[in-house]
Amino acid sequence: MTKVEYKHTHIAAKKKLGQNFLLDKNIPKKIVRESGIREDDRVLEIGPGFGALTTAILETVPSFTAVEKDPELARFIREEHPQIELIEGDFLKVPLEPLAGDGKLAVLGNIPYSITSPILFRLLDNRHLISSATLMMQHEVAQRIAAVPGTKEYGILAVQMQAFCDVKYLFKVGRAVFKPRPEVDSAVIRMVPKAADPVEDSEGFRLFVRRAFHQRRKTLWNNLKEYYDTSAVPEATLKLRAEALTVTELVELFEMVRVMKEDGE
Ligand SMILES: C[S@@+](CC[C@H](N)C(=O)[O-])C[C@H]1O[C@@H](n2cnc3c(N)ncnc32)[C@H](O)[C@@H]1O
Repeated sequence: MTKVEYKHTHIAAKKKLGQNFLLDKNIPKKIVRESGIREDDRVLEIGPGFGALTTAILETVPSFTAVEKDPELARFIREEHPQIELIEGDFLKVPLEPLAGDGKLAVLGNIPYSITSPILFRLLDNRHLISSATLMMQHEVAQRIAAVPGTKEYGILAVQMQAFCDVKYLFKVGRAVFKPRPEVDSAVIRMVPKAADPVEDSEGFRLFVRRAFHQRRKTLWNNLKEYYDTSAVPEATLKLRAEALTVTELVELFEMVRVMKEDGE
């Protein structure tokens, strides 16, 4: 276990909490700049740790909320940055509505690898409460979120996120700037929920996308025929694989099919 010491606190970094602390001072500044946050934004930071990003956010926003699961680090942040509302708890469980109030949250974080997907889907599910999310995560996941059709990275994650948010891959961060040093590189992306959802039935669309990509090598016809009446879809489209269609084309396809079977995948 790697011991990490900072100011008056030293902890043994916990792998299961994804504790890889940022050592560099310029990267947090760059993240804040790229996030586009302004002084009066309602900011929520996920996992402040020893406050690398927190300190940079404070240069723009005088006070904000942060959620930290590790009690030792929560205490550290409370002592170090008393102007912050520190919630000691699990981001996946903290109610977001009271934090957003009558506004929206600008979310920032260098998020733990182990719960990247649950965090992303929680943000997606609460997109009506979010103005933007600027997150550092495993490079490979960032690539999958921002992927374009026809690449091996393009799949369920890209379509789900890009259908509901404008996604921008910002920059890569090498593993050497963290302690303990992770086994993978990181990257920062920014997501801004679209003003309106492209589909009315977002749950139905989510299921449709999972089914369309279920077996990547198979055609749309083969992946979808069991669940949907596709008689309104041009035959040439059904012969393609899901990975060949843009997000907009997948939305259009979803609007064309009719559900035959609700349950069971
Ligand atoms: C990758 S570290 C980043 C720490 C710091 N922001 C930095 O950039 O150096 C992730 C942080 O998230 C915290 N964390 C892990 N799981 C969490 C959860 N479910 N809710 C809130 N914080 C969590 C960890 O304790 C750790 O401080």
